This record gives sequence, C-alpha cells and structure tokens, in this order.
Amino acid sequence: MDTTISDRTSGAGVPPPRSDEKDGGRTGHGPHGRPPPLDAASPHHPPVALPALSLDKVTHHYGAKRALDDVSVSIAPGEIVCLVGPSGCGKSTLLRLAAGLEILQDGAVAIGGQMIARPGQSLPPERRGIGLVFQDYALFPHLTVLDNVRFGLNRLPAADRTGRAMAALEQVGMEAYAKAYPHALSGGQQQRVALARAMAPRPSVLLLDEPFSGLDTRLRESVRDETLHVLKRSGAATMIVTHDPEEAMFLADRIVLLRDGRLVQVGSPTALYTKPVDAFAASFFGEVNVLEGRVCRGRVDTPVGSLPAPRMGEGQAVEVLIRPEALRLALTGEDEGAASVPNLAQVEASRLLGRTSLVHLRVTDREGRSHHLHARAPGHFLPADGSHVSVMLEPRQAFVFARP
Ligand SMILES: Nc1ncnc2c1ncn2[C@@H]1O[C@H](COP(=O)(O)OP(=O)(O)OP(=O)(O)O)[C@@H](O)[C@H]1O
Repeated sequence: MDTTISDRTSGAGVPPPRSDEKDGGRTGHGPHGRPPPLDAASPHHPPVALPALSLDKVTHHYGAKRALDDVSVSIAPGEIVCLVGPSGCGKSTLLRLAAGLEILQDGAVAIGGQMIARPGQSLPPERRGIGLVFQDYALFPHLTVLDNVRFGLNRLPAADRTGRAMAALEQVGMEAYAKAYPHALSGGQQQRVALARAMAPRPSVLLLDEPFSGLDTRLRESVRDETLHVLKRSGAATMIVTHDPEEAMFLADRIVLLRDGRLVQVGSPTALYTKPVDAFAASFFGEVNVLEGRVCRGRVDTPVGSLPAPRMGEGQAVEVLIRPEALRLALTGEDEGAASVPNLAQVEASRLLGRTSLVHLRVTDREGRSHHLHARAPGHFLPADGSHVSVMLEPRQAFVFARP
C-alpha cells in the first residue's frame, strides 16, 4: 500500500469536523463525512448527488486467477446493497477492495465523491471513513464490551468516548452488557457488539462480510431483522456480502449479483426475482422448473401452457424456467376425463412445508415425453397421490431464454 500518497495528502481537502464530532474517531471522519481525497486538486461536487461509495471498473487478479472483471457498483447514502453470488464469485474481494484491505490493481474507488484508491495510490483503511464487520466479529477477548466499542474511538477525549460507545451499544440494544466480556455473550450478542463497534465512529459507509453466517438459522433471522432496522436508522451506506439469496432479498434495497467475477445483474430484489436477465439469475433466487422448447410464431409451447417469446427468431431453441409458484393448481372433478381438462397433471406426491404446500407433478408434452415439475401452492393444498389436477401457468413467474 502506498502510504506516501496517503501521508502526503493527509488532511488535504478534509471537510472541517462538525462541532459535535471534534475528531472523527477511529476513521478520522464525522458522520457521513468524507475521507480526504487522494488528489487534492480533484473537483469538489456537492455531496447530495454523489454516491456514498463507488467502485468503478474494478478488475482484480490473484496470480493468474481473475477474481473480478470490470465490476462497477455504487451505493447511495443510506442505501443497503447486498453482494450475492456463488462461492468464489468475488464478493469478498470487492468488499475488501472497498475497505482498502486489498490493494486495488485496476479501476477506482471513491467515497462521497472523493477518489480514495486507484492503481498505485490508496488511502489506508483507517482513513477511509468506513466501518467493518466480519463473519467472526473479531472482538478483542480481553476487553469488555464497552472497551471493544471504545477501541475505535481512541482519538476522542475519554469522557466523549464512553458516551459515544454507550450510544452505539444502545442502538443495538446491548447497553446492559457493557461490562461483560465477549466470551460471556451469545453469537447474536457478539454480532451486535461488532456492529456497534463499527458504527460508533459514525462512518458514512459500513461494510459487512457474511455478518450472520456464524449464527444458527433461528437466531440469524431475528438478528438480521434487528440489524436491518439499526442500519436503516444509522443512515450509513451499507454493503453486505452474503451467499444467501433470501438474506439478500430480506436486507437489500438493491442487489448486486456476481458470477465468476462478473456482474450479472443489479437491481431491487423485486427486479431480480421477477425480471432476471438470464437463467443463472432466475435460478439463483429460487427453485425453478426447467423445460426446453422452440419458438413458434413468437411463442413457446410447454406442457402447462404457452408463453410469449418476444424478440426471438422463429425456431430458436429456448430454455423455459418456471417458478413453482407460477403453476396454479385446481382439483379436477372425478367425472372429468383427462381429455376434457386443459393442462392436466398427475400428482406424484404432495407435502405441507408450513406456509406453502409442494406438489410433485407429472406432465406430458405434445411429443409424448413426460416431465417432472414442482408446484408450490399457498397454505394447505395436498391432492392425493395419483390424482389429477389442472395447471394454469402464471406467465409473470416464467422466463424464456435462448439456448446457446
Ligand atoms: N488471497 C487469495 N489468493 C488467491 N486466490 C484468492 C485469494 N482470495 C480469493 N481468491 C480467489 O479469488 C476468487 C474470489 O474469491 P472471493 O473470496 O472474493 O469470493 P467470494 O465470492 O467471497 O467467495 P465465498 O462466498 O466462498 O467467500 C476465488 O476463486 C478465490 O479462490
């Protein structure tokens, strides 16, 4: 890391601290304050329109392995952005580059519009105005909860430090544990202390790397719910790395989906779920039934109904992805023969999964080939094995993509 650059630019262009801040704690910046720019001569734009954090055209290699390929992401003040994708897709690398824990090779990183890293030049992590939370929380075992949180505020006068640390602990509901040591806390409580420690200096940007993965399922749900509200109240721009698509949908204002170091899709959870750009994006956010077909007069035929295939050439080979909830089922009357009911399916098994029922279906296409499909119905819907149901396809939850 080029400390010469950061030393040389130390203080240059740093906005004056707010009177209630005095110093900027561990990060050296006030609430939503910006770090000193790498280039003091860079133009100074009003902060309103600027992203709190932006990574621009970032490419990164580990030896010959390309971990990131031309990835650009920006986060608005107060926005929560989740990075998701399969293991090894580059999520943590992107977060570590934003934090300054990895040296930037190609591209640029800016906070509040100020360039803080470009190839050969980099502000060190402690001067970026960011708060970090890692998977293992990294609390100091020999320090109390209060001292762990005060640790990041060592540039404040001692009296202010305690007040600020207690305020951060109150934000996460951990003030009663100020004198406890980390080993006496549950995983969820340690996570909350780690969040308080990251937020205590009131950074403009929070970076969380798999913050809930150490918690068991039930605890994880409640802790991430609390965390969402704490993060929103803090007003910080937040980047969260998670491998769990449901977690990303729960937390994020926007999701960044990565695959093999490349950006696949960026958008709201609703956009990624309902308008996936490809088969990978469609299947990443939930189970899909996959069928193959061919475009005929602008549509593609499936055993459960036909779908529009706009902007595709006649005869194009396609993949049809159908979410289980897109298959609406209805019981057929006993006297109805197979021929009289459109899109008839045979029930192979049905299971109550709590809030929904999963029905395994067997359907036959026009060529007489049989396919196994999953349908998901709300509530309690358990048709008998071997019985027949009619299937209606909800086209908004089915996607057609060209096959290579
Ligand atoms: N220090 C390193 N040295 C060599 N290769 C690395 C290093 N760190 C990461 N990689 C490789 O770079 C790629 C991206 O890794 P990264 O940790 O960013 O992915 P990830 O999406 O966070 O994965 P996971 O969800 O498994 O944590 C992977 O192929 C990984 O093996």
